[in-house]
Amino acid sequence: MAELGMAVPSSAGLSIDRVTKRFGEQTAVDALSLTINPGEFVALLGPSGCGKTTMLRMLAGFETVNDGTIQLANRTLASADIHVPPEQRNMAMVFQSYALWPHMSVADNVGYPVKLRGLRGAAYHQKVQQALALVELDAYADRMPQALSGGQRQRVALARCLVSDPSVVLLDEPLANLDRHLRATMEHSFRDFHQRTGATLVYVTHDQTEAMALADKIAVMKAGKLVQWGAPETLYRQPRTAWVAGFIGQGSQLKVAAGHPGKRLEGAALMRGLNAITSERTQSVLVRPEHIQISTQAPVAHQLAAQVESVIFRGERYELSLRLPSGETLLAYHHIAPDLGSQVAVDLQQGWCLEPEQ
Ligand SMILES: Nc1ncnc2c1ncn2[C@@H]1O[C@H](COP(=O)(O)OP(=O)(O)OP(=O)(O)O)[C@@H](O)[C@H]1O
Repeated sequence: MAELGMAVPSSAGLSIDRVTKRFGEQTAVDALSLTINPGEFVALLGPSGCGKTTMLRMLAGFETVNDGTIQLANRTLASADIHVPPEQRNMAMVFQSYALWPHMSVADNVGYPVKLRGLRGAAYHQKVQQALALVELDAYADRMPQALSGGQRQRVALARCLVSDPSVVLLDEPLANLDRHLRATMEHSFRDFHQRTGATLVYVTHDQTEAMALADKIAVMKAGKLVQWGAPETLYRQPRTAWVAGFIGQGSQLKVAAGHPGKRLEGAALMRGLNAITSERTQSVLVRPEHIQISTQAPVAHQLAAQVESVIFRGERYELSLRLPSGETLLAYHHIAPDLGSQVAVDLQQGWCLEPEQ
């Protein structure tokens, strides 16, 4: 950023304190609290209808708040009595649809927000050129939006939001309209964009792999409520409930007679706990596929026997669905494809004990 001579946006932290939004009888966002540090890349993640977009729109100022407060670097932007309008929040929003003006060139699209503020001449052109350089589109300044790919259009939208040096950039499912290959490329662009600008980014998505790949921290939402808030690794390794475990990454949930919620269960205790009688197996444990070892030999004393129910080729490995003696299914990876219906020996190396759902 500095070598491009553009002012580093003074990224600011956001404090969301028990924010609630109701639409008639329905509570779209329910007493949600989050503290977002300056320069952090945060994803709001959850299934359709959980309130992510509503939360983002309240941050932007497109929706009012019924209860709670939103603060940007100690300035109150929204509460039950205060509503700072969007244009006074020093935030920029990037939409799923890019929202570029079709009759304006790339450079004119990017420069529009600063032209509105009265910037003209050399200073204007320099600002536009720098914003385009940040998203590596300097060579496309004179093109019309129709002559760009979806990924390039999204980068124009990013440059346009950057040009006004926002403290916070809000992104609403910005990759939803792109194909899988382009999404992967754009994930790199977003990470790069974040590193170069140091802006605070709040990114809405329902795609957990996208959130995991991009964000420093993820807020997992369900029915308007925050269910877990943490780094991607923490959510993956230590999901709080069965619902979060099912939403983030792959894995199997088994009932065991061992362990305590919020604690790791080591292999030996996990295997003993699985062998207990059904009525004693009350603790739900998440077992990730990378913590399962499969052998096509006959099981020895401490191992479980499982039947191979399905085998899917995933390129670098096979994904197996195994049926355990308890009737539960187990997702495992293996480097060769065992025969369907054959028996394999299973070793579980560790599990994570989940809290009961509230
Ligand atoms: N303007 C509105 N009027 C009435 N209800 C609304 C309004 N906006 C959102 N809602 C409702 O609030 C809930 C949350 O919607 P929101 O768009 O925030 O969810 P989302 O998590 O972003 O979903 P998606 O991923 O499908 O966009 C939904 O049940 C939705 O129908």
